[in-house]
Formats: sequence, structure tokens, C-alpha cells
Amino acid sequence: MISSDRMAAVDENAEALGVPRKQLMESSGNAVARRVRDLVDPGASVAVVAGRGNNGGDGFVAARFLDDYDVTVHLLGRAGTIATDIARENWEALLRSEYDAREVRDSRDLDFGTPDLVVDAMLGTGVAGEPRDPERSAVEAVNATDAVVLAVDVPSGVDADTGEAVGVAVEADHVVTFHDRKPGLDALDADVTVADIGIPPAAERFVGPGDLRAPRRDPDSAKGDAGRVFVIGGGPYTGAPALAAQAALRAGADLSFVAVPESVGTPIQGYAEDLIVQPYEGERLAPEHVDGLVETATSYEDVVVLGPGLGTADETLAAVERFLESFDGRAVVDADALSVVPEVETDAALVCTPNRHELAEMGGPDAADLREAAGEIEAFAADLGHVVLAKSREDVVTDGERTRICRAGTPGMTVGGTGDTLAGVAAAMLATREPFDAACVAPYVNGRAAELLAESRGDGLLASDLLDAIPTAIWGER
Ligand SMILES: NC(=O)C1=CN([C@@H]2O[C@H](COP(=O)(O)OP(=O)(O)OC[C@H]3O[C@@H](n4cnc5c(N)ncnc54)[C@H](O)[C@@H]3O)[C@@H](O)[C@H]2O)[C@@H](O)CC1
Ligand SMILES: [K+]
Repeated sequence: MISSDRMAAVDENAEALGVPRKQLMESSGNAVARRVRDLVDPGASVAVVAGRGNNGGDGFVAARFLDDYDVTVHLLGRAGTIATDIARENWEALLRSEYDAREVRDSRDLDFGTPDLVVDAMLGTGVAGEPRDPERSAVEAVNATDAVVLAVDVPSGVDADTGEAVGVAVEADHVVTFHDRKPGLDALDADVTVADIGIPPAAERFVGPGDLRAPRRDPDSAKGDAGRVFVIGGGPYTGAPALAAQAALRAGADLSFVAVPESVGTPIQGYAEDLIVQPYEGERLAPEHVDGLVETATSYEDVVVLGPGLGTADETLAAVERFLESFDGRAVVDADALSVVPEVETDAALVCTPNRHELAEMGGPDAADLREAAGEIEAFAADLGHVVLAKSREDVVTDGERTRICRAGTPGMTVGGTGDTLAGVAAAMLATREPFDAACVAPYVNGRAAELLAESRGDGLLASDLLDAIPTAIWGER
């Protein structure tokens, strides 16, 4: 089962892996034609009713695979308004080769005769709202025929995710959908087949540009703002919390607060004027600081980063435990704070970011190659009840049910501090995405940032160099 957002991401990932959309369209159209062959005999009359998006493009391709049928293609609207290059190219290919392909410029001219089969290629996953004319009239005309109706991907007017129709919708007898079932198709009274269109499994397995670009939809948390990040770290170390907080800003957070012992507040503020330092008394985090921190984080709905530079003093780990017991928001847990997570009952949604050694100390698999241990890491995350982003050359990201691999990055990233920038990026992502998605995208961004610097910095990369490259890794390419 695949949602339309995820499908769009996978499709873009496939393109990045060298399987362009136009190739997928060729496979989709071919699959539609094969289904036509199953349903009606050669010589039968087939009307392809096509919209101006890629769903229509699939229909244009299908026509080329049906030369032993009596095929007419009806484009709803003017060819000049075809929305994508690949659909337009396939339309023009029909014209140049003298297929019977017509523009329907006015819904009153809609006449596709009395075909044996109608291919509904009007609207697919790109539909927004109820079908407008000419599609609306065409949907009604298709429903009024006696022809067998084969819908491409999803019956036009039906929402692929919910199965609902806001206005008119095609009553399809058959649906050929691509790559994987769409959740909305189960609700329909139609026979559904799934066609393999050659999307490599790697497009789903590996985090890619599609994951980054996918709509950031999270009805529970996204309130239209990019979020405040609250880093609880520092004491024995000062660089780590500052890097995490700055990375969060570079990845789009509106504000970055750093709660640190007053002993290190001044140096941390000195690193960057963009950070808002909130000092508490003493030299390290202790249980007496926790209530105030929980209150701040809760009242502002901050995404918390817990751990960078905290150290391992007993009272600090007790404070981490106490924090997690009473906090019920979202947090990235990193570094020294990780060892507490398996012991604690918390209502918070956590993204845990252990390296190989921290993962083993948490009770996860002790493996030299994390990717090979992905199954065990998934089982560990299921047990833990939190998202695990296990960092290595190839990161393993899992919520206990789904697992993805992130291959982005460079050898130069073994330098200290890249884990801190990762935690900050993850927090910024967590403000607008659900935890698993945020955990997939964060190492991709951090790794891409390093890749952008590979030529100029090589093995001399510093974690602080990544800060500048993070915005380009997110928004700058394409
Ligand atoms: N995502 C993928 O991986 C693949 C997608 N393919 C096809 O591409 C389709 C999605 O293509 P698109 O994103 O171009 O979208 P669609 O072709 O589903 O629809 C977009 C077009 O319809 C118009 N439109 C939107 N809402 C409308 C409404 N309410 N009334 C009238 N017109 C409306 C838009 O202006 C646009 O021109 C899929 O359903 C599938 O058929 C396949 O080619 C293969 C791979
Ligand atoms: K359709």
C-alpha cells in the first residue's frame, strides 16, 4: 500500500537513480494496454479519454501499444495546455505518427461514439477538488456509456488516498494502478490490478531527493510555523550544543534556544549571535533544573534536542531520566542522553540518534556493519517504541515497522561534531514532519551538505563547515 505523497517521493527517487519518469510513463501506458488486451479482443473499439496531466500521458502511451485495435484518443482541452513535458511529448508522438488523436475543445463536442472499452486517463493522483469541465462532463459521458471502463491508476474524481469523491467520479469496472496499491482503491467496487512499472526497490529503500521534497504534511503538529528548537546540552562541552542549535536554524527552525549551565553560557553565546542562550545555575545539568526546562519546552511546543555535550555525571543522567518521564512532546535524543532511553517510561515521541557504539550500549545490536544488521535494529526500535536513526557510513533509520537506509555523506564526516549538526537538522525536521520521516530526511540533508563540500574541503571538513551548506542541501539544488 502506498499513499500519493509517498508515491511522488519514490517516483522522484527513481529519477535520481537513473530511471526517469518518462520511462515510468512508458511502462504505465504499456501496462494499461496489456490490461485492455485481457478485457477485449483485437479489433474492438477503444476510446482513450485523456486529461492534461501525466494520467493522460499514460493514456497516450497506451494508444501506441494497441495498433491492432480501433483506437481513438480524446484529449480534454487544448494540446497547448498539457501540463507536463513528458505528457506533451507523448501527445506529439501520436500526432506525428498519425494516430487518431483529437482535441476536445468544448465539452459540448464530446463524442467518443459507442466504444467497446473506454480508457479513463482523465485524472489520477494529481486531482485537486471536484472535477471541473471539461473533465466533469466527460466523467458523466463515460458513466453513461455501455462500454467496459478501465481506469488508469485511479478512477477519475476518486481520491487515491481515501477512496472518496468530492464531486462526480468515474464508475470504473477495472483499474490498473502502478507500482503498489493505493489505499483508496480498496473501497471501490472495481477489479484492481497492480502493474510493475520498473521502479527499483532502491527508490523506496534508500532516502533520496523525493523524501526531502515530499509535502510536509502532519496534521497533528504542523501549525504553519517552522518551529522552535530547544537544545538541552552542554556543561562539560560547549561546541556540541552550539552546533546542534545552529544546524537547526540552518535547516529552517524559526528560533533556537540553548539551555546550558551558566558556567558555559557566555562562550556558547559567543559562538553565534543567532542563538538564544538560557542559562541555569551550576556547572552541569542536574535534577533540580528539570521542571523549569520541561515547562518551557511544553508551553512553547518546542522540539527538544537532548544530549549534546551533557556529559555522563550521575546527576546529569538522573536529570535526563526525569526530563523524559515528564516531557510528552517531540525530542531528538543524542550522545550521552541515549543510555537513559531504554530505562525510562516516557510519553514523548523520540528520535534516537546513536552511533554504532551507543546503539550497542543501549542494548541494540553490536554490529560492525549496521546496514547488515538493519533487521535487528528494526526489532530493537520496535521494542524501544521510538524511532532509531543509527549512524554509520550508511545510516539505518527505522520506526520498528519501516526501515530505510541513507547513503548520503562523505568520508570526511568522521570528524567530530557532524553528529551534533545531524541532531539539530533532525529537530528542525521534526517540527514539520512526523518522526520517522524527519529521521529519514535529516541524515540525507547532513550528508548532502558534506557532499557539497567534498571538493573544497575533502578530509579537512569541519562540522561547522556543514552549517553553511545545509540550506543548499535542502533548498538549493534542482
Ligand atoms: N507518480 C508516479 O510515479 C507515476 C505517475 N504516473 C501517472 O501520473 C498520474 C499523476 O499525474 P499528475 O500529477 O500530472 O496529475 P493528473 O494527471 O492526475 O492530473 C493533473 C491534471 O489535472 C488537472 N486537474 C487537477 N484537478 C482537476 C480538477 N478538479 N478538474 C479538472 N482538472 C483538474 C491539472 O490541472 C493537471 O493538468 C498518476 O495518476 C499516474 O497515472 C505514471 O505515469 C507513472 C508514474
Ligand atoms: K484515471
